[in-house]
Amino acid sequence: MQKINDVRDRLIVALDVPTVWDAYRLVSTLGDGVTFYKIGYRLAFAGGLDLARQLVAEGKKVFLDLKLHDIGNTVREGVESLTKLGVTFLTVHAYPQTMRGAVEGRGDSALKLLAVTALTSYDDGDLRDAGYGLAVRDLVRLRAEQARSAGIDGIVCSAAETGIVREVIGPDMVIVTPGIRPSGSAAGDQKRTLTPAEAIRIGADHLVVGRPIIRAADPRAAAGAVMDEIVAAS
Ligand SMILES: O=c1ccn([C@@H]2O[C@H](COP(=O)(O)O)[C@@H](O)[C@H]2O)c(=O)[nH]1
Repeated sequence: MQKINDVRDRLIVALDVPTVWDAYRLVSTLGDGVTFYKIGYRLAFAGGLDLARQLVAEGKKVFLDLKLHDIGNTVREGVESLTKLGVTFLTVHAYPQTMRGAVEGRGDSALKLLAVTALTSYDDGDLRDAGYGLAVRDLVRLRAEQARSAGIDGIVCSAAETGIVREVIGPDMVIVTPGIRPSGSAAGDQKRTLTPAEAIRIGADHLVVGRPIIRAADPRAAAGAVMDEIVAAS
């Protein structure tokens, strides 16, 4: 996969806001310093797909975080539709059938598929509660192996697992890490967190940051501080 040309693309700001209007206001506040945005459930279910198209038309990169998971045929058809949006990344859950369906749906389009291994709000106890017999690191490793075999383009995991994931997937697939917390910021529901500098030093390609930027009193300054950390650690 093409390597990152612009260091600004390493930061992906999660547009976890209720309306397209709020999203636009945030994008305009953040300005040219932020080039990559993530659209998740909240916004996707409130006009976010049109916004994705619009942001792409304005030269921004978009990560559509829909975490698709269904029977293979349905995933294939859904992904096929989403290839038309021009977004850069789309997430699916890292289940083998789901990933194979997604890869078929992506075809030879420019869309890059990311497999979500174990949500960063989960620890070993949460996985046990959900019926899994594996610790987080073991599940992440297994799913990274399966993603690679399925032909997926990248992995979503905590930055703390970057080392084991890179070992499994090799140099070409991307590693995208949510659960990033600048020192002093609240973890909220995230359980597997690293700071921006730690994540970059350990080898993460892209860092996803939501609340520490979008809920900051000055989001532009907060994004600038994360970017400074990224640049210094790169
Ligand atoms: O394992 C995952 C997968 C996706 N996310 C998403 O990333 C952002 C993180 O937001 P913060 O406010 O910085 O916690 C959010 O949109 C999640 O849906 C994740 O956190 N973990």
